Amino acid sequence: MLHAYTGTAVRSAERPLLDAGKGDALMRRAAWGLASVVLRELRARGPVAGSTVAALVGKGNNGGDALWALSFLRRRGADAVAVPTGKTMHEVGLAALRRAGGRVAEQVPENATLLIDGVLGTGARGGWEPPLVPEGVAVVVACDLPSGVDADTGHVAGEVIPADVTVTFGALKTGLMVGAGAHAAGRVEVVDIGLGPHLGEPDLSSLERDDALAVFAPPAWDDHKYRRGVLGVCAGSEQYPGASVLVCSSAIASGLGMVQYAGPRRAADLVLAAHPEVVAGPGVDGKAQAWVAGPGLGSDDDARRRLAEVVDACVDGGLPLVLDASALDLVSLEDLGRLRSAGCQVVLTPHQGELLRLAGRLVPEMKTTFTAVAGLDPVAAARGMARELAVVVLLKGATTVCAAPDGRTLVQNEGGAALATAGTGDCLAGLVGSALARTEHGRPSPTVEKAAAAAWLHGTAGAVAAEAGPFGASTLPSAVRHVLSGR
Ligand SMILES: NC(=O)C1=CN([C@@H]2O[C@H](COP(=O)(O)OP(=O)(O)OC[C@H]3O[C@@H](n4cnc5c(N)ncnc54)[C@H](O)[C@@H]3O)[C@@H](O)[C@H]2O)[C@@H](O)CC1
Repeated sequence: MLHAYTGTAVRSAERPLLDAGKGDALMRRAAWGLASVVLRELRARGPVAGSTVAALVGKGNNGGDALWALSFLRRRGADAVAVPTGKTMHEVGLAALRRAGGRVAEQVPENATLLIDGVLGTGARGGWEPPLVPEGVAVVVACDLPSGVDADTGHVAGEVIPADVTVTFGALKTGLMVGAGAHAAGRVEVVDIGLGPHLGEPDLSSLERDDALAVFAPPAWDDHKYRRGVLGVCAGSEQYPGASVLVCSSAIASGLGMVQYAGPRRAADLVLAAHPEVVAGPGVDGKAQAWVAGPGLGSDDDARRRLAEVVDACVDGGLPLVLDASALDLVSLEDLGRLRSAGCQVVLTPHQGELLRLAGRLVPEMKTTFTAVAGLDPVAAARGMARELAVVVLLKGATTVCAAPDGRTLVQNEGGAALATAGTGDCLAGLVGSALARTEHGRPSPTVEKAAAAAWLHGTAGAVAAEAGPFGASTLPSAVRHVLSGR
């Protein structure tokens, strides 16, 4: 599991060390970490001696890191060129560069093969206008974070030079894990500068492969179908029958004991044609150990009645429930209260638009706050909604944010924009349901971690599917099987 801290938290952690007069030592350590990554990138492309490395240098400590790194690179034979973006540069860093024989230029030299972005770090306020990067630059390495990325949120206010690698200091930053910041950062490498004892609790985390696969573990040797998990699916309608197939297919592909489908004839027939192993019927009676409700349900009286039946079944049995799509527009505060009182694990899976509609209906006094933060800070939006409704919220988007009512948050970035196609959300709902329905054999995972594991599996399957070209949602279940077969 990866853990990230806000830029603000990292700056606070630095404070005692700076007060103790260790600022220069910290900077040199950070800069040496940066230079080491640059050396590796250069060596992968040819000899270091004779190569040209340029750095865009801002006036703060981020520029200071870049200047020190250039001085180390110069001593290994590279032509090291500082390009200031303001009127001043970090004095000690500049002196180090000059002592090493580096130089200062007004523009990035045309023959530079590698560019260090050392303009803005955790002290950035708002955006900037990057210069044109010469075409010969083969690699961009960001110092601490790509300039212009908000280290606390991942929001990019203006422009950014997309990095191939970001070398970040002290700890992984939240801004490198979320949205545009994560996209601009490229591969992220963390350089330890000794902040560990001062860091405290992480702001958020991200599941890695093994964490997610532990949730979707293969069956134990003596499992039977009821012990592996039975998922109830209340999805699809006469108008939108296909959603039922997508939810069931992805759940089956993730390896469950049984899928039970509750819905109208037409949708049930489609489900059975695709998966004769599904137990289908009009109502919710059965052995389901968790339910997914919502995809393709519609908004008519029948949809309301069907959702009410599922909520009742979950309340009666204390069963976990995933509410997705149409169910997000139908569920009431009273439903959520009953589910909470019955001890049900509840996961809501909105995208941004659904989250704002949910806020408008269920927490109208917070609508303005949610509208303000939804686009800029999806972590704050998901956390706010999880806290207000006391349920786990999985907010879909370029970064999937899973937040628990106590603020614990996981973010996943595995998928790409290829997943932005109709029906993939239905597949995700099936995977979240599967994660909740499964019997746990080892350490029990918190609900928010199960939701994040489903997001990991969904995103990774999306990446696998995209390798073969553009795809539709019905391709995802086979990619889910492929991902799980590789464990
Ligand atoms: N303080 C230390 O000892 C350490 C600092 N570190 C580095 O220091 C960075 C933080 O340094 P600073 O606090 O100096 O902050 P930055 O270097 O991120 O930027 C601050 C400077 O940029 C200006 N600025 C802010 N926003 C701007 C904008 N939108 N356009 C133009 N100029 C803008 C500010 O007025 C200030 O002069 C970290 O990101 C990291 O790279 C690391 O070396 C670790 C140790």
